[in-house]
Formats: sequence, C-alpha cells, structure tokens
Amino acid sequence: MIRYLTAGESHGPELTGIVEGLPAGLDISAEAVSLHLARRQQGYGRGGRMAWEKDLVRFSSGLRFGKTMGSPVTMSLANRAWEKDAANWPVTMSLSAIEDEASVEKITLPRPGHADLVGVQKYAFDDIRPVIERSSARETSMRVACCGTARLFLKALGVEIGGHVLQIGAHGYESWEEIREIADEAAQSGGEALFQKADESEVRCLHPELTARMVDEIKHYRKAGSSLGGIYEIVVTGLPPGLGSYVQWDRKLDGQLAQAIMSTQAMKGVQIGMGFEAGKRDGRRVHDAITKDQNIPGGFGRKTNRAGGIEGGMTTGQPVLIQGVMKPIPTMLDPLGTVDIATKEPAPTRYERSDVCALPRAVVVAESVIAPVLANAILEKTGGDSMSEILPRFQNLF
Ligand SMILES: Cc1cc2nc3c(=O)[nH]c(=O)nc-3n(C[C@H](O)[C@H](O)[C@H](O)COP(=O)(O)O)c2cc1C
Ligand SMILES: C=C(O[C@@H]1CC(C(=O)O)=C[C@@H](OP(=O)(O)O)[C@H]1O)C(=O)O
Repeated sequence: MIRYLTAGESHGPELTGIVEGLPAGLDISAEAVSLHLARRQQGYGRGGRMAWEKDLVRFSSGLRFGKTMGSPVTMSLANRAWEKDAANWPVTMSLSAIEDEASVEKITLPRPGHADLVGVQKYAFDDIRPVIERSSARETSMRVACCGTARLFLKALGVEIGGHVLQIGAHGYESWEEIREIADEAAQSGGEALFQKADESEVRCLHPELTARMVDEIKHYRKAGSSLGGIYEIVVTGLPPGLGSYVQWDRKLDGQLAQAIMSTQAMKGVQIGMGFEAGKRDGRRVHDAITKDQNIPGGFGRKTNRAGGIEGGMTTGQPVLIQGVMKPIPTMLDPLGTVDIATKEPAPTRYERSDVCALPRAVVVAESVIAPVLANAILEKTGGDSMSEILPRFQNLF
C-alpha cells in the first residue's frame, strides 16, 4: 500500500516528502514529476510568488537508474523564497535558536478563513507565523510531487487523470449535460488529453467563452480587493470495474476519494458524478442504463455516466468523475474585521502577498491527491511487489 508524508514550512529552506510502498521496477524521473509541479504554478489569479518559484523535485532515495526499488522514495523541493529574501526568511524562520529572537516581528492579526486563529489557540502560540507557515498551501507542491509518483504508477497501467474548471464566481456551465458534452469529448483519448486541452486556457476551463468571462470575474474581484474560489471536475480514465468494495464502510472507494479531496487546503465539498444534482431529479434521469459493450473490460457499458463511474463504493469501468468546490482565498486586500491576539483590540486584517483565485492551480492538486487512493485500490486487487508482477495481473483482471 502506498502512503506518504510531507514536511516543510512555506518560507523554510525546503519541503520534504517520503513515499512508501511503491512497487519495484516503476520508471520515475524528476522531469515527469516536475511537469505537474510546473502546471500547479500556472493559472490566472495566481499571486506574485508563483511567477518566480521554480518547483523542481530532487530525489534522494528509493531510485536506482531511474527505477523504484520497492524502498521508500524521498524527495525535496527548494523554497526559492528562502534565498531570494535572504535577509528575512533565514532569520524569521531560523531552525536554530537566534540571539535576538525578540527583534523578529510577531504576526498578531488572524485572517478569517485561514488557519490563523484556531492554530494559535491549539498550539498555544503568541505569534501566528508558525501557523501560516505550515497551513499554507505551499505544502501542496510537495503533495503534488509525492502523488506524482503514484500518478506514474497509474499511467504505466493506462490509467490517466485530468482536471478542468467548471465555475469561478458567477460564471460556469449551465447544466450537467453541458459539462458532459465538452468534457467527455476532451477525455475521449484519456484523462491526459483532457488536462492538456484544459491547460490551454488561462483558468483551465475547456470552454473558451467561459474562460474569458472567468478571467474578467477574477480581474473584477482583484480590483475590488476581494478573492474567489470555484468548482472543478477531475476525470479518471482506464479504471477497470470492481475497484473498492461495498462490504465495509472504509473500503468504499467514493469515501476514500472524498477524504483525499477534503484534506486539501480550502476545499469545502466533494461530489461524485452528478452529486447534488441527483437530489433534484427523478430516478430515470439519474441512473445509468446498463448496455452490452465489448470495449469495456467485463463486457458491460452504460448509456450515461451520471454515477461518475462508482456504484456501491466500486468502480463501474466508466470514467470516474469527481467534482470539488474551493472557497475564496482568505487573504484579501480589502480588510475584514479581526481581533489582535496580543492587545485583544478589534482591528482590520493585515494583507500579505496572496493568490486572488487559486482554483486553476488547485485543479492540479486535486488531480494528484486522488492518485495514491486509486493506486492502492488497484494494488489491493492485484497484489504484487514489482511492476513485472502487477502489469500482467492488472491486464488479466477481466
Ligand atoms: C493551491 C492553493 C493556493 C492557495 N493560495 C492561498 C493564498 O495565496 N492565500 C491564502 O490566504 N490562502 C490560500 N489558499 C487557501 C489556504 O491555504 C486555506 O484556506 C487555509 O490553509 C485554511 O484551510 P481551510 O480553508 O481548509 O480551512 C490556497 C489554497 C490552495 C489549494
Ligand atoms: C507558495 C504557494 O502558495 C502560497 C499559498 C498561501 C496560503 O496561505 O495557502 C499563501 C501564499 O504564500 P506567499 O505569501 O508566500 O506568497 C501563496 O503564494 C504555493 O502554492 O506554492
């Protein structure tokens, strides 16, 4: 089973990750993983830092001649901020004791919507800085790197993941059917083709006219000193039927996927397939008629895929469709009210450099975090410690 841990602060020297449980004999390169790191840095609405950070993963264990050995894979990512602002961060975030600690400014104005206030209450800090450093979505860069290895495992089996934006602020698709028309076409040759097409849009939206409206919406709220979130969809192609299980609550694949998405900063909801829309329709306009289909392993297809490729906590063999909603960025130029944790006096919030809308970037994070869940569902079915053992078993599942 694949599991991973990340470590590192947003303005510390580097982020570190360890991935355990990758089978032996899997091809992994820094370039293949860094592709998604670069994608995560792109998107209209991003803040200043994403223009100059250069996220390139560096492996330090678990690989030999570009292949896994079954041992833990360790990796790191440098924070350019540490070197770029060398007079500040190596002092403010010094790992060892410093003589003049009192000269380092304390952050005492918590931002509503961020982890600031509850973080200082929980860990008994009189300074918000340590909370900012670890709750920051800077951590998602290492998550994308760690999960990137699981993505390569999936790709070796023909399983591809791609994401696209559905809604930003007031602008989005009119209906489930409209989404399907455009997204199913883009994913016809696989999830990667879908993300490549979505990446052509500044906001990762497959619809050119909506792209323009979403960009204008972000411009508008940036000018107004506010921020935006939105809704995205992740499409996974190439999964056989029968991954996951209905027999026990913690083996249901939809539950595991939802947890992966909800564990990501700023995510406030998940739906599988048409999700909430299913509650507004009668059964005949929700359930997917079963058809004979020789192109699908097992020989059964579906007329539609409103269930999003999962029934009874198991894959159906149709593409897995997951939607996620991201709240607007908490750090805003136009201040909201707060209370100073030192003086206990009401005050306006303080502004730090920030994304205005990070949804297009977050799509890459969502694509990534589901990869270990899916990889584990496959490994549970096939077993095996090496790619040479797993590949034929996967191909012979049906
Ligand atoms: C890719 C990405 C980028 C983000 N960028 C920012 C940012 O620049 N400023 C900010 O205040 N919050 C940003 N956030 C959101 C915060 O990290 C998040 O709201 C915070 O960690 C609190 O967690 P919660 O929203 O899950 O409660 C970003 C989130 C993601 C996924
Ligand atoms: C650094 C990243 O995102 C950061 C996420 C983030 C937050 O509060 O979550 C706040 C900002 O940090 P900074 O003030 O250092 O610019 C973002 O830039 C990243 O995605 O790599």
